[in-house]
Parts: sequence; structure tokens; C-alpha cells
Amino acid sequence: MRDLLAQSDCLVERPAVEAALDRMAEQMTRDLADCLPVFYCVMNGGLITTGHLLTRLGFPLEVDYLHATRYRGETQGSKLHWRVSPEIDMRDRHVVIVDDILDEGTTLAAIIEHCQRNGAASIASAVLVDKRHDRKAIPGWRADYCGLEVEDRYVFGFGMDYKGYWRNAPGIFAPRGL
Ligand SMILES: O=P(O)(O)OC[C@H]1O[C@H](OP(=O)(O)OP(=O)(O)O)[C@H](O)[C@@H]1O
Ligand SMILES: Nc1nc2[nH]cnc2c(=O)[nH]1
Repeated sequence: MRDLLAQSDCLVERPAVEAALDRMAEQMTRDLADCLPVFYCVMNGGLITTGHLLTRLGFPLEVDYLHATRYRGETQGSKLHWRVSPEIDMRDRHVVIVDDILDEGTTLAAIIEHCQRNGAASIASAVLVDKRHDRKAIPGWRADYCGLEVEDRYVFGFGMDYKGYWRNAPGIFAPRGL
């Protein structure tokens, strides 16, 4: 694990990640500045994207988190497991779900369904990264706010883990040979 960074390709360097976050924040400011939204961070992966985005948003908003996971430290996803449900009531609220990556999209689709069942007035999704492939749970579906696209490799950094480690890596990386 100590050598992982040196044995990985850097797909997106930190300045390009920061520029993508700037663009997402500008779009959010245009759309959401007047609607007192509530942002839900999808733990754990969404932590860093949420933090970086929030510091770029100069309008009133609330923040909460939820914890749903289907990879649990593995590089293949399975059934979605809800660990923590949101605390702030989303009924009649403008909701923004923030996560690190939209891969197959199963996680975000389930969270959005949860928000619909709980009476959100509107639901927007935001991801730092969308992975390019044809295995999406809902073909053609995109997040409302998306920072970057990456190739179809298992990636880590900026919130995304490799077997639980390196969420703190300062860019987006992919281990060689995986
Ligand atoms: O689009 P999908 O194929 O459903 O995958 C995307 C999800 O996978 C990761 O979470 P993970 O289950 O690894 O938990 P984590 O947030 O704790 O890393 C990531 O943070 C997304 O929530
Ligand atoms: N860390 C990480 N989590 C994921 N969840 C779904 N795809 C990925 C990925 O490529 N990297």
C-alpha cells in the first residue's frame, strides 16, 4: 500500500481537479443560490468532493450526510448496504446529493429513489467523476453536475479509496495492471 501511488498512473492532476470543482460550483451557484438547498454528502467517498465544493459556494445551504456503500473496500460492487440514513428531513426541500464517482450508477439511483420516496421537492446529483463505459444501471443517465470523465479503470484519490486507503491522494490515480 505504501508504494501504491508510485505504481499508479495519474489520470487527473490536482490543478485539473480543482478547475473541475470550480466549474461545478459555478453551475450550482447559477441554479441553486436562491432555493435554500440541503446538500447530502454520500459517505465515505463524497467527503472530499463535498468539502471542496462547499467552500466554493457563497449562498445559504444546509449540509447533512448519508452512508450507503456497495463496494466496501473491494474493487467490484455488490448489493447496496445502507449504513446511515439522512437526519435532515428532505420533504419539500431542494436536495443535492454529492458523491465522488458515478460508475455503474447503482448507488446514486438508489439514493435518488430514497429521496423521491421521502418527498424531496427537487433532487440534483453531483459527482466529481463519471466513468466512461457501457455498463450503466440506467443507460445514458448522467449526473446533473459532473466534474470530470475518466477511463474505465478502478480509480482512487480525492475521496476515492483503493482497498480503504489513499482517499487522500491529491489527484485521480489508477493502479497499473488492474
Ligand atoms: O456507481 P456505482 O457503481 O454504484 O459506484 C459508485 C459508488 O461506489 C463508491 O462507494 P463505495 O461503495 O465504494 O463506498 P465508499 O463511499 O465508502 O468508498 C463511490 O463512493 C460511490 O458511492
Ligand atoms: N474508489 C473507487 N470506488 C468506486 N466505486 C465505483 N467505482 C469506483 C472506482 O473506480 N474507485
